[in-house]
Amino acid sequence: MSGDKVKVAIVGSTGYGGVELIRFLLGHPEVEIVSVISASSAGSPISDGFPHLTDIVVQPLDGVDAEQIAAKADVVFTATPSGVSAKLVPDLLQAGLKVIDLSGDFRLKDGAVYEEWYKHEAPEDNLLKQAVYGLCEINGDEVTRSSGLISNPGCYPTATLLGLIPALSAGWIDPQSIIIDAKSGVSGAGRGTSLMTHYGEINENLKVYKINKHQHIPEIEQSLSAVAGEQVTVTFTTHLVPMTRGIMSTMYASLKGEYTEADLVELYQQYYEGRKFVRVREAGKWPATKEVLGSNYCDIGFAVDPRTKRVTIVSVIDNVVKGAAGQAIQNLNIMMGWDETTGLNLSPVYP
Ligand SMILES: NC(=O)C1=CN([C@@H]2O[C@H](COP(=O)(O)OP(=O)(O)OC[C@H]3O[C@@H](n4cnc5c(N)ncnc54)[C@H](OP(=O)(O)O)[C@@H]3O)[C@@H](O)[C@H]2O)C=CC1
Ligand SMILES: CC(=O)N[C@@H](CCC(=O)OP(=O)(O)O)C(=O)O
Repeated sequence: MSGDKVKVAIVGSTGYGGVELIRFLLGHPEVEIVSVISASSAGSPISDGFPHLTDIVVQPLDGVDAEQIAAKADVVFTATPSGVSAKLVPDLLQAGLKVIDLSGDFRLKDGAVYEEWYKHEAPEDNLLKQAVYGLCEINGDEVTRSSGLISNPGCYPTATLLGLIPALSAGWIDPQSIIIDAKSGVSGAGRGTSLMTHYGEINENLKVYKINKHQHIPEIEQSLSAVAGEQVTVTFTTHLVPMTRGIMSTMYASLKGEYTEADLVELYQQYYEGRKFVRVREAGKWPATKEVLGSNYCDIGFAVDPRTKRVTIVSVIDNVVKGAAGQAIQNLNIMMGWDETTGLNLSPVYP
């Protein structure tokens, strides 16, 4: 890498993940955005589709060409749909770029499992092996300067895994008892229009979707199994709620001892000590999505029911930030050896 600032490009800059990358990267002191890229609108200013970027991003959108991107940039974020990233990333790596991919294409280590859940042809095995799964607070130490391809975790898995892993790794919960009830705002589905997120369909409505079929199930199970040292299966149900941003993952598991809420708070505070972006609520207090809106925080709270000996863990994130663009920048920071919070120190937007 050369020059003072690291030069970054964004493929998929005209999507929700892409414009959020732009918002944070514009304020990042170590980074210069050298190319914003679109497959469908190359040559136009991004403000044509996103007037909020008028006079802020003035360079026209570039087309998708790996060699041209590599001629300008050191690192490229691919905020592109699953299936698209799988085809694009090999060329970007071949051109000598470091890649941080926001899609689900490189998160699963087993190509057959990917094909079963994503219904696309899997990327080559060597790329799946090479990709580092960048769930920063859990395995950020695997992200290094020599990482070529970082696979940014999914939005639901980020909220869910940050909520479950400390208790699972301490052996406090039964790995086979986990039920996850998750809810997302509509921006999780991207900018494309669909009946699912159409105003008349989602306003004043609550929808359950992809029961037992969600593509994040194998991603969650892959990480939980690695921590538990056994194959873990979960019940995972997703809901769409009439709000723009935010994920709440409410998780239930059987406790393996007489642990109290105060014990859990202490365990989680110790586990996440020094990690700014995970905030543990004191006993009896639970987070709400608005308390992390527009920020890279993940807030976690607990309730223990002594009658059922089950714990309820509530974890909230902003899906577009900690669930996508924010965590992708956190991964860039870790990869470059910068403080992981660089460029991400925005407080949540409230109200
Ligand atoms: N939204 C969210 O909360 C989260 C999203 N993700 C993942 O991040 C990725 C981006 O999501 P999101 O921004 O919401 O999606 P959007 O649908 O909002 O945007 C997708 C972008 O990909 C671009 N694109 C589509 N086809 C191609 C192609 N063939 N070549 C290059 N670019 C293409 C589109 O723009 P154009 O046509 O202009 O090129 C568009 O900018 C997805 O994989 C998604 O699953 C992950 C976690 C959370
Ligand atoms: C609300 C909503 O529709 N959310 C999307 C999140 C998908 C996503 O982010 O996709 P990958 O992580 O698989 O790339 C969904 O549930 O499919």
